[in-house]
Amino acid sequence: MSCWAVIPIKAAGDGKSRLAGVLDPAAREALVDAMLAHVVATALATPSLDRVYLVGPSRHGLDEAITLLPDPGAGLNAALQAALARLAGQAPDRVPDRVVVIAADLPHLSTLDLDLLARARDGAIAIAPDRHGTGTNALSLPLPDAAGFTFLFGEDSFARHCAEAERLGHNVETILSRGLEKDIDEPADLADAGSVL
Ligand SMILES: Nc1nc2c(ncn2[C@@H]2O[C@H](COP(=O)(O)OP(=O)(O)OP(=O)(O)O)[C@@H](O)[C@H]2O)c(=O)[nH]1
Ligand SMILES: O=C(O)[C@H](O)COP(=O)(O)O
Repeated sequence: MSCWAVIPIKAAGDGKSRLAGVLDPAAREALVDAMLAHVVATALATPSLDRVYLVGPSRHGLDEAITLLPDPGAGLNAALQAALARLAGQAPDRVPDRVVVIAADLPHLSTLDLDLLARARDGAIAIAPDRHGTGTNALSLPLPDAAGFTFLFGEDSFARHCAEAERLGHNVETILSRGLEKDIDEPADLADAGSVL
């Protein structure tokens, strides 16, 4: 069983724009980098994840050992679609059994959370909602069967990702955990960011 992680990250300076009213650009970038470093380190420390990829325009100073997959520059869904096509489109013996997509803004993420995603039930698409139950903070896609999954980040993405999984004929496994729910989007969420700062 092989499982690869894919972590999308915006260009330096572009992330967390919804926090612009409460954090200056340097503080926002420091927060983005600290959360990314935490998510990458957690993925690297998860035994059930064999490889860790970043998807974005730059590696934010992270080690070159982490492969950067290109971002076409047309938003999160297009960036993830390109990454999935690339990983699922390799020679059949090189395609992993699962790809796990993880948001880079999860300061409480643990290796146990990532293990739940990597070890999702056979054939199921696992989806981790945000604290409101409306957004999506992580997805686990079985390959090659879910290679045609369409990413639908944006409003109501949790419900839309569940519908997309069902459209493809997969069971949905909902993963609920503090580490996967607590992304940092709005000023009110900052109370949950202290652990990485
Ligand atoms: N590569 C890539 N990553 C993205 C893109 N848009 C969002 N992301 C990443 O996707 C994850 C979830 O995004 P959001 O929670 O919306 O974070 P954000 O875009 O930094 O926040 P806002 O600017 O406030 O919307 C974060 O890890 C972002 O860096 C994109 O166009 N390309
Ligand atoms: O689809 C979503 O969940 C959001 O558009 C992107 O994630 P966010 O909740 O981290 O902004």
